This record gives sequence, structure tokens and C-alpha cells, in this order.
Amino acid sequence: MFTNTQQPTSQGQQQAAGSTRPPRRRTRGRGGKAPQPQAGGPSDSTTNVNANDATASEASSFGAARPAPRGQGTGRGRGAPGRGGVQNRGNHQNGGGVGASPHGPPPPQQPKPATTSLLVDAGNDAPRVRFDSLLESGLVSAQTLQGVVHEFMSPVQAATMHDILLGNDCLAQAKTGTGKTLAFLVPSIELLRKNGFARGVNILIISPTRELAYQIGQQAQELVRFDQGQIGVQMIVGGTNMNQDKRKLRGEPCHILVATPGRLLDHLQNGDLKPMCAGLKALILDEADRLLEQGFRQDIERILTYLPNKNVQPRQTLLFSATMPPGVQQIATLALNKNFKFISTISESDAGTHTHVDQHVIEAPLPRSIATTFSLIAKLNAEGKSKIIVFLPTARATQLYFETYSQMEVARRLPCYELHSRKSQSVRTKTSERFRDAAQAVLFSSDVSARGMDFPDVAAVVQTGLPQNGEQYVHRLGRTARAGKQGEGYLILMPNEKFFLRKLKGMNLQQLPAPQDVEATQQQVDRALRQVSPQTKQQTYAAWMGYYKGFLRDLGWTPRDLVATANQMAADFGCAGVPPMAAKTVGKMGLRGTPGLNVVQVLPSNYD
Ligand SMILES: Nc1ncnc2c1ncn2[C@@H]1O[C@H](COP(=O)(O)OP(=O)(O)OP(=O)(O)O)[C@@H](O)[C@H]1O
Repeated sequence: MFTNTQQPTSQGQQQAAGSTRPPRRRTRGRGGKAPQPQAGGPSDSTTNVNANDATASEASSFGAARPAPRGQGTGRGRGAPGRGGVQNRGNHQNGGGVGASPHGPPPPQQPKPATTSLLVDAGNDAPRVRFDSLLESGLVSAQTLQGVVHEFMSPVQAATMHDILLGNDCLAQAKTGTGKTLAFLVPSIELLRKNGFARGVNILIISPTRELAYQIGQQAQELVRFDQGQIGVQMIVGGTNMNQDKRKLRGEPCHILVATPGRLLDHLQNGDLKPMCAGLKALILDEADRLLEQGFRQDIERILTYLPNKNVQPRQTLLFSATMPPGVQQIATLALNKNFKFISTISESDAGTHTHVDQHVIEAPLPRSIATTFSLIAKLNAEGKSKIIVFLPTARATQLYFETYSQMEVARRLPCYELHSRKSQSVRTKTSERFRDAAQAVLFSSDVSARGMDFPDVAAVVQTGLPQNGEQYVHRLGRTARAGKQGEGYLILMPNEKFFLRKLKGMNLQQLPAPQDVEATQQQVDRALRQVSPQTKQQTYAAWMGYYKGFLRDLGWTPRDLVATANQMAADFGCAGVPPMAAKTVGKMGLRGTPGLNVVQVLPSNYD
């Protein structure tokens, strides 16, 4: 089923059906009817592969695992046979919803860049595409496919791999948890093979978070595990020892380098990495929209200046993400060739039919948000949904929730972990691994694990407080219901925060009442909060103001209201008086002179 604006093409259908011929692309003429862009998506001149009703289709198109090749183990087990098996999805009601599809608010009008556009039906009835079809068409070698445990491609893999293997630059969009990583790793490994494993960094993959960089690197290592060390994969991320990076980069093969932007730039600026990138063949930005946002964009621009000039030494560039907010395509031309293809497996019709994740919104006044979150966790656990991620707006709030939960009765039944930027990288890495392997646990997390992280079998995602924006809501929600599995999403907002639902327009959030036992839970929370250190509370208080300061207009608050609400929150935490704030921090937040603050020159030592 296609939307009016996104008609299937026969080539597209062949492609989805695993045609063994490289598909011929239909390029829409400028005057032709353009497919509508999806959340910052394509124009008439982009390549848009439409897996209609992609939620259901991507679920059903997730194939069985490949029969294991000789001696093949599944490594750490991610992506192992059966993981992505076909699932029956329940019928979910759409009526009475408050909001939207996780894959984005309906598309805004976009200026149109000059690339090509194609639509492919990868719907429920479309025959699934075997990985072997790439072999038959001579696009991929048997050695490259040896590491792939799946028999069938997911729609995004079927939609992008031909193009990528033919050497095209691509900007690809597909829903969370639908196998984008493999879609760029398999062609990368094939590219290496074609080039005879030339020395130095051939493939450079950039990821916005450290956890995701490790995950991508580990997946690449699994894929090349039959190559007997011929292909070197390395990861370099912030928060680790740079000298160790250097030693490894010098001493061990590094054909594929996965990096976070800051650490990559450090190495490029130091001069040790630039010569190693002299023969770069491909550059991949995962979570591209995030990397091209303010904050990261400057780093990416500077990184590009250290890489070989692509006009002199051509390379392939691939940009992947589940979300493409307005303007991304224009910025993307920074890295992409001007004839890049935009490939999306998210159709316009998806906006209203994202049925595999039940999404709910629960209204809770700020003093009840902890108790509401914990009651919900207990309820989900009682229902057997016992692998849960709770996202909080700041690292400090994550820490406070974790410390409070750890004191609660429910923690004895369901263990918990915390993952945020205030932890050392080694602790973060271990925590990710433990939660990945856990059958039952709660992970309290900041946005460090919002994007890309592939924790298997997460039954529910709870988001307490305001997400940064609609895209971040989508990515966080995408930690559940991956690879065709079922999942649930909960958003807990205080009444003033309900404006956020407007950002999720077209999605389908059901309004739920607060769990019945919130008041009883509140008493336990109050007791548990007494065990939490004043320092954690002060830090949570300060970080909360810093974060919510960015939403004053949406909340309809003045700075004074912000401080008053934060002070009430601190009182609810059981703080003795208004927590102190260093004058410097107050200045940085732009709150100097706001009544109600307890400003000190230097924080007392017990808060430092
Ligand atoms: N062809 C396939 N068949 C079955 N499972 C697959 C297939 N390809 C990938 N998977 C599995 O699907 C899961 C999600 O894949 P991946 O992490 O690449 O998703 P993603 O689209 O990058 O998600 P996100 O947008 O959150 O980054 C992984 O566990 C992966 O092993």
C-alpha cells in the first residue's frame, strides 16, 4: 500500500523482491509528481525507497537466520539466529490517541536538492530478499556474506545495498531497530575486499555516542570473524586513554575505524591519524542527523578538512538515521556528492499506522514523577515486561532515580543499572554489556543510550520528563520493538509539559491514568530519598534548572517560575533548604539575579 504521493515502481518491487539484477533507477523528472518528504525527507529528486506501512512490513520482512556457515558461532550473540524472526504483531488501537508516529511528525515542506528519487514497495506481500541474491548478482563475495547470520535482508538492507554496492553516495532513513548497521557494514567490508585490504583506514565510521561506536565496531568485528585477522577493526572514543589509541592504531591493522567526533578530531589534529586516512575509501555517518546538528556539525566540518579532498581522491559517503528533521538534506551535501540518493523506507502513511509500539502518555505532577515512574516499573514487571529502559532528561536525574530506586523494595525483584555521562567510560561500557545480557533489569539512562543502542528484548521504554525534541523521543522509543519484536512506550509528563505532545503530531499516544498505587509508592520514595546524598540532590536540582531553562517559553514560565518549581522539587527530595548553586554556574545558566536562588561563591565541600 502506497500513499498517493509515493507510487511503487516495478524496479522498486523487483528490488524489494530480491531481483538479482542491479535495479535500474527511475529518476523523477523535475516536473513529475514528487513523493512527499518524510520528516525532513526527500524531494522529487531524491531516491526514496518506500517500505509501505513499514512497521508491519519491516517486522515481517525480518527474516530467519542464515543456516550457520561452517564452524560459525554467533559471537556475542547479537543478531543471532532467531533474533529477528518473524513476529505476529498485536492489533493496536489507534483511536483516542493524543499524538503521533515515532517516525516523525508529518513532513514539513522542504527545499529540493538535486538528487534522484525512487520508491520501493517492501510491504507485507513483497517477497523477502535473500542476502544470497547479492552473491548471485556478483555484488558481494561469498567471504563477505560468510559473517552474516541472517538469511533475508530487512527492507532497509534490501533497499540500500544495491545502491551502496554500486558505489553511490546515499542518505538513508529507516525506522529504529530495522538493521541499518548491517546495511552499511556489509558493503563496507565488500569494498575493502575489492581494494585488497589496502593499508590504513579504508572505512571511517562516525557515531555520536561512545556506546554506539563500540557496538558498531563489535558488529563489524563479528562480520569479519572468518577473515583470520586480515581485516582490522578499531574503535576510538572519548573518555579513554589517547596514548593507548595511538599504540593500537600504529601497531595493529585498522581498515575499519569507528570513532566519536571529538576523539577522532583530537587524533587528526595531533597528526597521527591523518596519514593513516590518506587512502580513505568510504565515510559513514551513523545517526547522521544528530552529527549534522549544531554541536557536532562543527566537529564534522573540521574532520572533513583533515580527510583527503574527495574531488581529488573520490570516496563514497553514506549517511544513515531513523530521523531526518527539516534541513538535514541540505546540510548533508556538506559530506555527500551532489548526486547522492535519498533512500527512505518510511512512507508518509506510516505516520498514522505505527502499530508495533503501543505508546502511552501519563500525566503526573512533578512531585509525583518519581513515584509514578517506579509504580509503572513495578506494574510492567508484574506483567512480565521486565526489561525496561527509563530515560531521564539529565545525567544527574538519572543518577538520582537510580540511587532512589536502589533503596526501594521493587529493586530486590528487578535489579537496576545507571548509564550516563557522569560515569567513567569503562563503567559505561560494562553497564551496557550487563544490561545487554540481562533478561530482567531496569536501566536508568540519559540520552547516551538514546540512539542506536541494540539491547535485545527491551519490553518497554519509559521517558520521564521532557525529551529534547521529537526526534529524540523517537530514538529513545526505538530501543524497544527492535528487529520485529514487540514493545511499549510510556511518556510521563507533568501538566505543563504536555505542550510536547504537539511535537508528536500524527503519532498515536494513548492517555493513561497514573498507576493506582502511586500514593503508596510515594511513601516508599520519600523514605528512599532520605538515603540519597545531599550532593546528588543538589546536582539534580542544578542540572534540572539548566535543562528546563531551554524550555521556558514552551512551559509558559518565567525564570522566577523555573527557580520556584526547582525549589519545590528540592523540598520534595527532602533537601534542608534551597540547595546552593555556585555563582559561576548561575551565570552560565543565565539565571543571575533570579529571586529564590541560594547563590554561593564556592560550593560547600560536601556538595563539591
Ligand atoms: N536481516 C536481518 N534479519 C534479522 N535481524 C536483523 C537483520 N539485520 C539486522 N538485524 C538485527 O536487528 C537488530 C537491529 O539492528 P540495528 O541495530 O542495525 O538497527 P538500526 O536500524 O541501526 O537501529 P537504530 O535506528 O536504533 O540505530 C539487531 O539486533 C540486528 O542484529
